[in-house]
Amino acid sequence: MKDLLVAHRLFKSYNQSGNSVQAVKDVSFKIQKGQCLGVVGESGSGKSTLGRLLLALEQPDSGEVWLKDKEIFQLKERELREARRDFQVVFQNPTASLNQRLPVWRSVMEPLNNFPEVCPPFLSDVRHSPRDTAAKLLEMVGLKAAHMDRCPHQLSGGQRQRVAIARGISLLPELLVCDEPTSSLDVSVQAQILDLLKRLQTELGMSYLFISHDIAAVGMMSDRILVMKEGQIVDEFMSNQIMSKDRHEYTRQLVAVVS
Ligand SMILES: Nc1ncnc2c1ncn2[C@@H]1O[C@H](COP(=O)(O)OP(=O)(O)OP(=O)(O)O)[C@@H](O)[C@H]1O
Repeated sequence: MKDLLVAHRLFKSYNQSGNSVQAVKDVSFKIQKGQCLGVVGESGSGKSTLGRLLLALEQPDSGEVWLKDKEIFQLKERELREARRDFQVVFQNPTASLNQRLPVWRSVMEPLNNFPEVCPPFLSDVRHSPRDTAAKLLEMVGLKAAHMDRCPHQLSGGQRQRVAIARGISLLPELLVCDEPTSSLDVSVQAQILDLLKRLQTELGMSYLFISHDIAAVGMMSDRILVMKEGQIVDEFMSNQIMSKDRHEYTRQLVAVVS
């Protein structure tokens, strides 16, 4: 299979009150086209930092990220803006990531408004009309046209996350980074959102980087799994090998918590 993304020897540290904290230490991996790569680890293990590096929201201290044939940290601002079409994100907290004062259809349209020339095949019959486009995207994530004109506070947490997902898929990105997409939701809603993300990935052929502290969720979503601890990858395996006796002690601890 073809590599969509290659991360090579990423390092990232932060200064915390004069002390250097190494959030990501020598991390390398590949994501193949159409694959879901899961990243699991406890709080503070460096998962979100890794996600932000892949999205070029932060610069690494050293290392490279190749998306298709481009090294994203070498891109000029205009080239990076262009490349952003290929990588989108769904964050943990849809309340923070959606503009509270905008009706949701306007939030859903933001990425497409930034890329007026983009028209994914599933929007070809509606792209001429912003409202029809938003309605179609909302329908794809299980919301109704009646939700369009509501503001985020008039929706449930699960519905808000569906809006964030509609926005995330709107450009048909090659890679969707999902950073703890269900952690802010009620347990009863979490499975529905995971099912939705999995269905969209299969239907639209996107690759995912799926970040979670919940190894059960990562196991359900991912083809391949990286386990992070203190900024490093300590284990890496195909998801059907999650129970194998070859698993790292730390992976076993994560599994034991949920089983
Ligand atoms: N902007 C920042 N400034 C200073 N330190 C940071 C910053 N972002 C992350 N860190 C530190 O880097 C380390 C890794 O944090 P990160 O958020 O990547 O971990 P995580 O595994 O995603 O945890 P969580 O699931 O709690 O978000 C932590 O020690 C954290 O305190």
